[in-house]
Amino acid sequence: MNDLAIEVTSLHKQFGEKTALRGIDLQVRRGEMVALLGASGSGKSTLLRHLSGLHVAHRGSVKVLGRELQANGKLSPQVRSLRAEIATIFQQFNLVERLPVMTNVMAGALHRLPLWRTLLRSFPAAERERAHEALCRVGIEACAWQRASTLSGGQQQRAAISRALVQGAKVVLADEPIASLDPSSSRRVMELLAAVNRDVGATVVVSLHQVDYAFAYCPRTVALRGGEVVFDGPTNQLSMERLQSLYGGQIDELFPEPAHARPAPRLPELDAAPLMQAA
Ligand SMILES: Nc1ncnc2c1ncn2[C@@H]1O[C@H](COP(=O)(O)OP(=O)(O)OP(=O)(O)O)[C@@H](O)[C@H]1O
Repeated sequence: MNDLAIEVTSLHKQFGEKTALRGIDLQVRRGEMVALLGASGSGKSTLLRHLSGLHVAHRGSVKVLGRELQANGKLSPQVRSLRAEIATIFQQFNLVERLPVMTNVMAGALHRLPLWRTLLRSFPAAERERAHEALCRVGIEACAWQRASTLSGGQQQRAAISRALVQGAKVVLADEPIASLDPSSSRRVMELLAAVNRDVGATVVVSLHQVDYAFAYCPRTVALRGGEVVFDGPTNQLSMERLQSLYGGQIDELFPEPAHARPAPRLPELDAAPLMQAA
């Protein structure tokens, strides 16, 4: 079996005159948890969107779990089946707001259900149980039958993580999932992503503005600037001097919180209870 969860080769993306990605090469092994770091406009979201096939590059290729997702400007015919293995968590708009949290979470199971069940939103008991377990695991089971729009930002992100658990995703791509959260909700969401990585073995790539959270939760960091990879290595090799040289005048963006609100730069003690295993 191919050891790589993600393989990006010479990826180049242009938006009109603007070059968003300049020949990105990146390999992520199965089971890694990687921070994608960079100041605003560095290309983090654009890269993540290519990894799930939401954007198509002008040149280069993306393989996920050893299978081609896109190459030379075309999505592969396998993209639908591959997307069943990939969960994407965005900063906002993760959920269908008018539907109950439970229905949103069970949507993670749609790829393994027949069409009639999808259309009628008729979920088998085993899937309901799985969704309930996932909601318990992220600690929002009490909100299961509330409309998604009534959840706080942090709860919405936790619901999105439970949907990824129900999906049984092998790759989780999180695009600035903590950008609009307070420090305590941010830590909770990052701990849950770390637990999904540790307990389920899912490969997690999470884009962040804040370097503190990369130190606390991600053993490896890939840093972007101007659509190029400018650092790729162990997060603990990112010294302040190195960050200064990578980000220059944009360094303040990487430390948006006062020092006392930052998480300690170490890997966290995680909950002992295991998460459900990927399907
Ligand atoms: N749909 C689009 N149309 C035109 N330009 C775009 C589009 N999406 C991204 N860009 C440009 O591509 C560059 C990279 O943007 P991207 O959103 O990937 O950066 P980012 O690192 O995720 O930034 P942020 O942290 O602010 O979300 C930026 O210059 C942005 O303006």
